[in-house]
Amino acid sequence: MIAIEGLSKNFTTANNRITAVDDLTLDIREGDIFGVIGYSGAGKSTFVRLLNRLEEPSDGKVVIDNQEITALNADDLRVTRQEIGMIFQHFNLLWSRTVKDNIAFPLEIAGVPKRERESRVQELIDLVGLDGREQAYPSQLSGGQKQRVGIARALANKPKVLLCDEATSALDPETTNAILDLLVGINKRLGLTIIIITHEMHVIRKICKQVAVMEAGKIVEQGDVLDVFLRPKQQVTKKFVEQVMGTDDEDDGVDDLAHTYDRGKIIRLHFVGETANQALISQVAKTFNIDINILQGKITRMQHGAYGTLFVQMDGAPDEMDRALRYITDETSVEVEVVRDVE
Ligand SMILES: Nc1ncnc2c1ncn2[C@@H]1O[C@H](COP(=O)(O)OP(=O)(O)OP(=O)(O)O)[C@@H](O)[C@H]1O
Repeated sequence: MIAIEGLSKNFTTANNRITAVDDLTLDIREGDIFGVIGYSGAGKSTFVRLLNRLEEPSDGKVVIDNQEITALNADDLRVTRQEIGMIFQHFNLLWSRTVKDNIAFPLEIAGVPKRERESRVQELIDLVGLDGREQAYPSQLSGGQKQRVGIARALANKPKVLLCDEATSALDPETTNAILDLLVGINKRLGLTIIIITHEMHVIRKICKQVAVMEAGKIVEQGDVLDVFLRPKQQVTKKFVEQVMGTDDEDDGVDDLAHTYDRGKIIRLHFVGETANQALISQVAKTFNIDINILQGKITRMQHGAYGTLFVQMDGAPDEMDRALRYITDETSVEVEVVRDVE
């Protein structure tokens, strides 16, 4: 759906030359919610603005839905931009226009007749949950409501792609979650491809399927969100995973707990995906003649399943414990690691 090849952007200032985006190559599938995460200055905003040519690339190619964006002349670009919606951290609304007129604005530019415009605006107001606020001005809205207007406006011309540049960074956690839920709903309902730029791993965890990690203009790690959470390779990725999961140092407490047991095995269970942790523990304890004590755990829910680690102490006859471990390894998606074996 989106093919990015060798994309670069250099900025030249009075005494400096900065490569904000450095030779990026990336494919994004149709209908995905794709996250790009990085710290401030990594080049995320520049990258996303290159996709609709709000920034002109220094080099490289962007193809969206078989159309080479980077090859379009100004007139064609104006038309094609209607297929690429965008929302911003600070909403970028027109302050002198009402909610309704903000949403109608891109339709006016596209030359949509008045009657059609009005019914489309009403549809969009319903879609983003702004019923009753049509005549309000942006200054009379909460942050979450302003972003809802931003989303409705971005969707006005029925784009194929929605670009979100730190769209929830100015919002409190509760409003962030509501806006992220709205984006997931829109993705499901309209099949829209969404690209999200953020510095918050929580955002990636909650709604993305795929993630790319950016550092110094490059993508340093990329993959399925669950895989990246489970096996972060780069230091920068580990730091982002820690935002959600805490640090490994926090696992040290397990040693103290484990030492209170002088028998059995201490086991680390990695949950990746579908398996519901509670159900698995009780099922294993019922099926096999063993005891399981939960020592410590961190499980987080993601868009596509649960992810996390649970430390347990298992006790029973050695061959029964082996059978239970083999069952977990062979029959579930949970990964098993024996941390300590007290014979
Ligand atoms: N118009 C510009 N002129 C000169 N340098 C720029 C320009 N825009 C961005 N840069 C530089 O490019 C680099 C990447 O900036 P960019 O805004 O893309 O990063 P970011 O990851 O989005 O960070 P932030 O979230 O802080 O905006 C930075 O070093 C920035 O100073």
